[in-house]
Order: sequence, then structure tokens, then C-alpha cells
Amino acid sequence: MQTSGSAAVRVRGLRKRYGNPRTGFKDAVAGLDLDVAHGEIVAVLGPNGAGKTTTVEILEGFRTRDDGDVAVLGEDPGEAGRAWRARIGVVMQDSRDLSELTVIEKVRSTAAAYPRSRDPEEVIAAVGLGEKSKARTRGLSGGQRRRLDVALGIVGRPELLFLDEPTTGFDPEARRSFWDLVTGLRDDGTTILLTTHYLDEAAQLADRVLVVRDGVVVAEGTPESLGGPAARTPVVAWDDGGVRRTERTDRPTAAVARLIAAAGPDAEVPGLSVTRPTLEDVYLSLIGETPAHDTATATTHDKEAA
Ligand SMILES: Nc1ncnc2c1ncn2[C@@H]1O[C@H](COP(=O)(O)OP(=O)(O)OP(=O)(O)O)[C@@H](O)[C@H]1O
Repeated sequence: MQTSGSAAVRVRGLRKRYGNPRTGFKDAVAGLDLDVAHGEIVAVLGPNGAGKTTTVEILEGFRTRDDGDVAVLGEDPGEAGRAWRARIGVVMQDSRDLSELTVIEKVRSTAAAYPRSRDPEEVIAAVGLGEKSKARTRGLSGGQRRRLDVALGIVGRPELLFLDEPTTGFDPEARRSFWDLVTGLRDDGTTILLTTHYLDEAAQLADRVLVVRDGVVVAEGTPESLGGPAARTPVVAWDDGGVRRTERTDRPTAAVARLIAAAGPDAEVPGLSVTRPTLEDVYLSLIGETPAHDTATATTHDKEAA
């Protein structure tokens, strides 16, 4: 079944417009390109309303598109049938309908719909719901429901798994064990397309990160390289007579040595810090928000001005 050699997901020029002549139209997705290789974990980041869910739901075959070429496991999701659907797993943003069924009943009934499903008990244990196996699904907490969503998404042993903000509502411990679970799925050969608002989640899991803004991809790269080397230049900061000064330099040691020499022997440089922009800082600057440490900066000057 594996379409080795071709990409698991290939999207070119995807467009989706919402609205009507009375209320006006809005391009939610405005010419988006996206590739996911087999076995890769790709995280799609972007602010609220950027078009992430619209894109993912088009790839899942749940929404129509207005334009563009889309191939998911070699097929057009708008036309693919049941055999294709059995090869993908979906964890959508909104929890599914909950009922009088217990967790194990729900996972078993979903597993029965797939030809190569995983063992339901093992999946329930893997998402940390072992103790809730016999509990009714409608009595679960928000975080437990989300774990059930994840269990239902992976029990069919999908080749390609879509995770739309999968850890919303998880406590930090549950998030960490979820990361282990996703890493294990990748090690099993599962391809994963993930949307998330958690930058640490993207940094932890993704081989590649895409930043979407206003319906297009504005940057992509590994979590370490996103934004290019210039975006990761360290920042030396210090207080200078009540004014916060900063210097972006790839030679922070030299900058600190200069400050120490200027302060004189045994003197402290007030408020001295050296920070390297994190993935979150780079992301915020890509989407047009100012990273946290820059907002605390009254004055910025470069090497020449220092
Ligand atoms: N069914 C719909 N009808 C009309 N407009 C919609 C519909 N779904 C989404 N939109 C609009 O399209 C844009 C993109 O929405 P989308 O849900 O794809 O963004 P997102 O990046 O997933 O956001 P979030 O991070 O909040 O989930 C938004 O302006 C949204 O209001």
C-alpha cells in the first residue's frame, strides 16, 4: 500500500474561500503549498484564524477546496474512498460525540472498522486511560476526552495521522507522555501532520515546522533552523543608567568582555543577560508579534553602535 518514493502529502496552490455576496468573502487558505514525506512529523504553526484547520480538514477529505492540487497518500481526498480512509487517522479539534458507551467499547467499535487495527487495550493504556477503560465516555474530563480522541485516531494503525491541536487541555505530565506516544508512532513508521499552538510541542516532536499566516506558508524549516541563522543571533542585554540596552551579536562573549572592561575591575554590569532566541521568539517575529524579551527593551543598538 505504501506509495514509497512519492510524498505522503503534496499540496500545491491550495485555496479555500468562505462567505457569500451579502457578508463578503474571505480567503481562509490563499495559495498554500505543503509537502510531508513518508515517516516525517511536520508541525503546522500559526495564529488563530491562519487557516490551519481548514487546510487539515481539506486534506482529511472533510472540506471541499476552491482550487489547488492535493494528493494524500497518492489520492485526491475529495474523491478517495473507504480503502483510502482506512489508511489515515484523524484527531480533530472538536471532540467526537460521546455516549453511554464505555471507553473500551468505543475504542473496540472503532477498531472493528479497520483491517489492521491495533489492540484496543494497548491503545487505551498508551494514551493513559487504562484506569478509565470501563468508564462511560460522557463522564470523562476534558483532558481524558482528548486522550480518547487520540486513542480513536490511532487504533486503526493509520499510515498517516492528522493531529489537530491534540494536547489542548492536557496537564504537563499527560503532554509529556503523549509526546512519547507520538515519537513511538513515528518510530513505527507513521507519518504525522500536527497542528499546535504549543511551541515546545513543535520543538519536541517535529522534524519540520511550517508557519502559516493569512492562509499561506510564511516560513518553514527544522525547529532549530526556522527563520534562518540571523533569527537565532544571541542578544546581550544590560542596564545603562536606567535604560535597557541590547546588542544582537554572534560573538556574545566578546560583547560581555567589553562591558566588563568598561565597568572596571570587580564592578557588576547591571542587569546583564545573554539569551538566544527560542523557537517561540522566532515564531512570534514571523507572525508579526514582538518576542517577549524585545518588548522589555527600551533601546536596541547594533554592534557598530556599541
Ligand atoms: N465554516 C466556516 N465558515 C466561514 N468561515 C470559516 C469557516 N471555517 C473557518 N472560517 C474562517 O476561516 C479562517 C481560517 O480558519 P481556520 O479554522 O482554518 O484557522 P486556524 O488556523 O485553524 O485557527 P485556530 O488556531 O483558531 O484553530 C478564519 O477567519 C475563520 O473564521
